[in-house]
Amino acid sequence: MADIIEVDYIWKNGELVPWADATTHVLSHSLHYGSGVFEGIRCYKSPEGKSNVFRLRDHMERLHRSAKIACIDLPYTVDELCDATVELIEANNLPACYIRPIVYRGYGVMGVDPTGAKVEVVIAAWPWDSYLGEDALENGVSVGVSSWRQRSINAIPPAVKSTASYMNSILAKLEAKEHGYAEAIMLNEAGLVCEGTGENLFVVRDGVLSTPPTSDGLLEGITRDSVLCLADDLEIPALEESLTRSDLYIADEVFMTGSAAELTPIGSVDGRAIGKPGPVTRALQDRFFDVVYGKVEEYAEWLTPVT
Ligand SMILES: CCC[C@H](NCc1c(COP(=O)(O)O)cnc(C)c1O)C(=O)O
Repeated sequence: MADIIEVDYIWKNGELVPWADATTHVLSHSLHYGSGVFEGIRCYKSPEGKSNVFRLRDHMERLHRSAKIACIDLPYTVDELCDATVELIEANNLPACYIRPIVYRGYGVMGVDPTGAKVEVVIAAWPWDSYLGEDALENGVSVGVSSWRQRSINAIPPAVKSTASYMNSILAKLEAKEHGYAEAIMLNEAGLVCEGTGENLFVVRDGVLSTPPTSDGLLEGITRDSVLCLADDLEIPALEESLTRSDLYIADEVFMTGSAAELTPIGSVDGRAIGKPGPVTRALQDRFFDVVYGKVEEYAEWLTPVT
């Protein structure tokens, strides 16, 4: 079932093209070998009608880091990509949307060596509500620990948000679905808790917030970083520390964070009940949405207004 709500334009290599014309050759290098990098970003419309892209610059800076690690020569600056995103949102009249920039190697070579393949740069945006289900933010979701381990940090570097990484996530996601879960949690090769298929992970125990360190092989999430800042604001003690599978089972609260998932509470792990979203999760959710809706002046720098 397609979950994409089509809009008028997509930004491709410097210009706005009609949605249906934003195509690519079937012999694009990235289609065959996963040699692309991408981002996921949200634009929020506040109840008062103000629209802002959340941490747009941070995402485009991470896109540049991913391209550097992947040896892809990204031909647009962070400023140009930010301006293109605002132009795209305004051209489509999308006050609230999910934004997907992708940089990929296109047509030109078919060997594994990508040298000579054209670099394509695309930014798409479309309306996309709750990623893990319509009442996921309110009531939480059930998750299972996957039999698939998150890729080793020496296999695909976790700092690169690459299309290739998501074969791992797809296998874990389909396995979770098969077992009746909304999402999977992946351990790393050492058996420590890493992250979801598209999210970072937090636990709360005795009022202390913990999240695994990036050295455990997870993507350095921008929402994860935001939550750590907000926890500091709210004087919630927070640690970046490795977690074991059983830490999930005995936690008072567990939630996942991501641009798509936002702050999604977890109600159970492998059938062990965690319970309803707790006070720390709720406080951070409330603060997060106050920030993205432009109600917290000290975080204005995280917001890029669109008209
Ligand atoms: C389909 C999901 C793609 C993408 N996932 C983002 C993501 C995150 C959270 O990172 P951030 O907070 O910077 O978004 C963590 N870990 C993984 C593997 C991710 O794919 C997203 O847009 O949330």
